Amino acid sequence: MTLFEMHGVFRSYRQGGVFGRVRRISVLEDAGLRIEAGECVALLGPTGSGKSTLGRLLLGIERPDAGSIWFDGQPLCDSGGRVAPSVRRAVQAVFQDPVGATSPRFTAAEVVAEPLRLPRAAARDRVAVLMADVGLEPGLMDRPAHRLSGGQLQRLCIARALASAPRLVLLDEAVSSLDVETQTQVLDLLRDLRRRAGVAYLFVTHDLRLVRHFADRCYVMQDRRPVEVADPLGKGPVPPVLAALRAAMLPAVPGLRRAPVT
Ligand SMILES: Nc1ncnc2c1ncn2[C@@H]1O[C@H](COP(=O)(O)OP(=O)(O)OP(=O)(O)O)[C@@H](O)[C@H]1O
Repeated sequence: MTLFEMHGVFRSYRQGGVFGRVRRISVLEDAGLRIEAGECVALLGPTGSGKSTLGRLLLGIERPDAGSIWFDGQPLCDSGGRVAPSVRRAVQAVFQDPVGATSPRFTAAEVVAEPLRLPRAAARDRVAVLMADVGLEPGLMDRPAHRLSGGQLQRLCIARALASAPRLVLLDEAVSSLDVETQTQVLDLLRDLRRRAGVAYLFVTHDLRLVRHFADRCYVMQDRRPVEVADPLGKGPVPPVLAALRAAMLPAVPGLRRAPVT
């Protein structure tokens, strides 16, 4: 079943002004993308290619200039541009910077409880379950969130995203700021949550290596639109942007000139 789809989407931004000439830059042109229920779809592309813009459209934070966006068979936004509260709960996001995404005034438990509309005692029980689900001990509940490690804080952001039982989670460079070991742990955790809860992901990344291990399907941003590629590290012709990303990959083992394409 198709959970999310966009068709013929255009998005541009006004740039310049004050002292410079005002112009519009076109970021997405005739963009289309589809995510099935429970599927993990990767979106690859170099910096500035429009990945986060597409993510904001998926969350309904921004609206397209033209085109249509659908969630669960219904338009994502109503005619007034509003996202229904039930859809808002069903589509969540985890971003690259967990420190920026959490208030320094909140304890770990308060961060996770934020989207829960429950009385305090019930919320605390639910938070304990959500924290356990992402591998955080109950002893961390009352610790100021900013005194957690980077990996713990990102797990906390995942627990908060899962608090409203979402059906689709945007992972916008969600593991990019983590060291390799923590990255693997968090990806394993996300894979496990997907298996248990049937959550779908849009996994936005620069990192080609992670895509093969984590995603079912992959799109790459080429000429202001996502283009689906069968196997981003496979043999055969690939879009030029993907060829450039592959050429820029660091060798897996220092001393090798290129990461082997297997
Ligand atoms: N609110 C905005 N106003 C003006 N320009 C914007 C705005 N948001 C994004 N842009 C521009 O749109 C283009 C695409 O940005 P976007 O953040 O979507 O790319 P990206 O692929 O996510 O990049 P990165 O990987 O660096 O995060 C960039 O040129 C950016 O400067």
